[in-house]
Amino acid sequence: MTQLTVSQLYKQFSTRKDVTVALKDINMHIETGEFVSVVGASGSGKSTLLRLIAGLDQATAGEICVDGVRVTGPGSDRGMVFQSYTLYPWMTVANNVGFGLKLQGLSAAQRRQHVSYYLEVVGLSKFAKALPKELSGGMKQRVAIARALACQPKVLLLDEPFGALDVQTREAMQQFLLQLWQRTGTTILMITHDVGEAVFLSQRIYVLTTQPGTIQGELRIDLPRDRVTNNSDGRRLKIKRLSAFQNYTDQIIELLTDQPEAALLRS
Ligand SMILES: Nc1ncnc2c1ncn2[C@@H]1O[C@H](COP(=O)(O)OP(=O)(O)OP(=O)(O)O)[C@@H](O)[C@H]1O
Repeated sequence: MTQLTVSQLYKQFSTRKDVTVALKDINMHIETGEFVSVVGASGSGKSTLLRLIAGLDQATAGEICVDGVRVTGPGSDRGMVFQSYTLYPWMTVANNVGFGLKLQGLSAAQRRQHVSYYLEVVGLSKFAKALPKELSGGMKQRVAIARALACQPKVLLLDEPFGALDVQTREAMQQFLLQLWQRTGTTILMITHDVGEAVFLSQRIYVLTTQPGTIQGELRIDLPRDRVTNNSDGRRLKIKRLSAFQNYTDQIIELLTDQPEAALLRS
């Protein structure tokens, strides 16, 4: 079943001096339970697209629907995680995760139940009473993901969620997100400039061109679900070292080659 549709989306920004067409002719669909990424160079309109889907900004033309209902503003059917940490520094981890639930009007007992479940899902039950400053960057992003999931959104929107993390933590968080998606079955739309990250995590990838951001291509990623496999001599091999993985990243880089930033995208 299609959960999210984006139809003929067009967005321009007008300033006193000029007009920037950030997005043009964007048509997308995401099925229930699917993990889809949007990849593009800097300035291709990735953040703009996600902000429109989140309802944080209005499109100039076109339509976005979640389960057939037109998006007109923010809503609890869409959970959002940003690149930079957006936790409330004065609130404990548990209160951060439960914040949206309070707004939804859940009782204290219901909130406690949801919070403890989602802290367990992200592996941070022991840190319920900690303050964000006591956590590492990766842990903070896990709290942000738990907070978004706790409201049980239909679609989880991730805006470069690991962009601020060092390489090792980023890899660990990719593994974590993959397992979380497999466990919860949440529909996920992620934007990233990291082609390898998109191939590793996604079932399908949309590639955006730069200025205006248009869809240059769409690629279905058919790699083993557990993202590890056996090579010919029987050793377990991380999916990122498979030739099929490399072929997918090469195809995406090729779709991006007309753009000057393309060389920077290979990771
Ligand atoms: N509020 C705004 N006012 C004017 N122009 C904007 C605004 N927001 C975005 N733009 C322009 O729209 C285009 C797309 O920007 P956007 O931030 O969506 O790209 P992006 O792909 O997310 O880039 P990055 O990867 O660098 O974050 C850029 O040319 C940008 O300058």
